[in-house]
Amino acid sequence: MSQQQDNGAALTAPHEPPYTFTANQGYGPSEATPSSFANTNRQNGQLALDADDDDDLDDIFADEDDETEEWDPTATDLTKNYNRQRQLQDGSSPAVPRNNAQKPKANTFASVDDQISALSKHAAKIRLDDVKQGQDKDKDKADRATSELVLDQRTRMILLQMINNNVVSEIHGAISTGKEANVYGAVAYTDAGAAVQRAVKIYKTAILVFKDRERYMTGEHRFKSGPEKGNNRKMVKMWAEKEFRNLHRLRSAGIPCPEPIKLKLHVMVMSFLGDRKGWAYPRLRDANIVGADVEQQWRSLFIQLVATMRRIYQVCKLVHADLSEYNILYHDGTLYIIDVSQSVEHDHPRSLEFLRMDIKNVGDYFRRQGVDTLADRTIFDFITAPEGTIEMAEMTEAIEQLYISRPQAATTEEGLAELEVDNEVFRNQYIPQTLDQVYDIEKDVQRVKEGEGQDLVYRNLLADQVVLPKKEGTEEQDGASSDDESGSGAALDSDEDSDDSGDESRFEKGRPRGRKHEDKDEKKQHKQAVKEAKREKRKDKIPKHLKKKLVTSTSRKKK
Ligand SMILES: Nc1ncnc2c1ncn2[C@@H]1O[C@H](COP(=O)(O)OP(=O)(O)OP(=O)(O)O)[C@@H](O)[C@H]1O
Ligand SMILES: [Mg+2]
Repeated sequence: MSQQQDNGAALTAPHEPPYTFTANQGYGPSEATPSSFANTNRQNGQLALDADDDDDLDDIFADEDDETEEWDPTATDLTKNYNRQRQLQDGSSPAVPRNNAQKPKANTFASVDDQISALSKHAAKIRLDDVKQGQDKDKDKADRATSELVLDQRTRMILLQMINNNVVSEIHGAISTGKEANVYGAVAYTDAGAAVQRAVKIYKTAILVFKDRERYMTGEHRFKSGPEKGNNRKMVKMWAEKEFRNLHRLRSAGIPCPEPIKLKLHVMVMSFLGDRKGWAYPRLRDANIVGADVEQQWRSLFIQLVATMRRIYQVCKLVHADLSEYNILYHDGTLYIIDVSQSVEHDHPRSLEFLRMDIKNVGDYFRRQGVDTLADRTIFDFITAPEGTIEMAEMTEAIEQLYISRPQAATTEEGLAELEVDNEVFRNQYIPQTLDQVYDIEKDVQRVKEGEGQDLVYRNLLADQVVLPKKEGTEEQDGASSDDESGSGAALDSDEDSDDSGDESRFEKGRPRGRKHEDKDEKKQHKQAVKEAKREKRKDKIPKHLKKKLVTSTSRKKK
C-alpha cells in the first residue's frame, strides 16, 4: 500500500508498472516513466500493481468489460484493445474502429505485457503442464491443450500477481479440466516456510457454456440486472463471484467445503481439499469405501448428505443446483461440497425445481450403491421444513425417524416399486414457488380446511405452519399412493402447530391440473344454463315468416 501512496503519479498510470524489480532487492518504485506513456490520460487507468492492493485488476479491464463484443480466450487481442483504449484516451484517434483487424507488430503499449514482464521472475512458478493427479492421466494431452487455452494474458497476469502477493507461491498441474473451469493445484509458502496447498479455479470464458448458465442467473435477486448477454468476461466474473460468495456462506454455516481465499475476475483461489502432498480428495463418485461395514458407511453418508442439504437450504438459504457424486469430495467419512457457482437462493424462480433435481441425483446415486434411501418427497419435505433442527447430530436422528415412520421400507421389491412410483409422481408434480403461481387458491384453502394440507408439495414453503393432519382415507393425489410421507414433517419436530386450521395462508396444491376438470364441469353447467335461457327466449319469439308479414303489413299501412 505504501508504494502506491508514495508513488501517486504511477498509481493512475494505465500502462506502467509502478515499480521495477531489482534482483536481490525485490520491487521498488519505478525510476523512469517510458516516454510513450507520458501523455496518457491517467484518470481511469489505475494500473498500479501494488503488492498489497490488488483491486487494480478489475480496473485494468474495466473499459474492456463495457464492451459487448465476444471475447475469445485464445485470441491475442489484448494488445489491440489497449492500443485502442490508449488512443481513445489521449484523443489521438477519436474514431478508431472497434474491430481493428490489424494486429500490432510489437506490444509497445501493452500494459498487461509490461506487467507480465515486470513479474516475469514468477513465470517459472506457473507450471500448468505438470498434470499430477492420477485421475486425469488418461486425458493428459487434451488437458494440457486446454490448460494452455485457459491461460490467456489476462489470466497469466492475475496468476503472476497472486504469486507476487503470495496468495499462492507456485501453481502446478491441473487437478481437473472441464467444460466450465479448470482447477489447478497450488502451494503457498507461509512466512515460516511451511507449504500450504491451495486450489486455483480458473473459469473459462468460452461461449458454449453460457447457455447453460443463464437459467441459474436469471431471476435471482443477486443478479437482478440479469446475465450480461454478449459479454462473456463479465458473465464469467459474475459466475466466479457467485461461487466465491456461496462458498463463504457454506463455510459460515460450518458445511465442509473449500474455504474461499481470493477472487480476481475469473480466477478463484480456495483452500485445497486433499493431502499435504497435493493429492486431492476423490470425488464421491471415485471414493473407495472399504471396511467390514461398507453398507453402513454408505447409509451414513446418505444421511449426512441429506442433513447437509437441509443445512444448505435452511442456514445458507441456498440450493446447490448441481449436486451429485461429481461435486462432492470424500475423505475419511466426510462429504465436502464443492462447485457452488450455480447455486441459487430461495427466491430464484426455479430453486425448488433445482432442489428436487438435486434430491433425485443424490438418491439415484446412493440407490446405485445399494443404500435404502428415503422417497424424494420425504427428503424434499425434510429439507424445506422451516421448523425442526438444523444441527447435524439431531438431523441425523430426525432422518432415522423418517425411516421408522415410513409406511413401507424400500428394501422389498414391493417397497421399491412403490418408492419408484412415488418418486415419479413427485418429480412430475408442479411446484408453485410463490402464491402467484398457485393455481386455484380458493380450492386450496378449502382443501386445507378439510385437513388435506399435508399432501402439499410446498407445504413447508409458506410462512405459517398450520396444516391440519390429513384425514384418514383422504383421496390421493393423481391417484398415486402418496400417503406414505404424511408424518415426515412431524419427525422433525414433534410439537408441530396444527391448531390454526382456518388460516387462509396455507394453500394446498396437491392437484394442480385438477381444476381443469372442475372448470369443465362449471363450463358445462354454464353452457346448459345459457342454452335453457335461449330456449325460454325462443318461446316468445315470433317465427320469421310471421315477423316478415307483420313488418310488411305495417309498412304498407303507413303508406
Ligand atoms: N478446493 C479443491 N480442492 C481439491 N480439489 C478440488 C477443489 N475444488 C475442485 N477440485 C477438483 O476439481 C474438480 C472440478 O471442480 P469443480 O467441480 O468446482 O469445477 P467445475 O465447475 O465442475 O468444472 P467443469 O464443470 O468445467 O468440470 C473437482 O471434481 C475436484 O476434483
Ligand atoms: Mg463440478
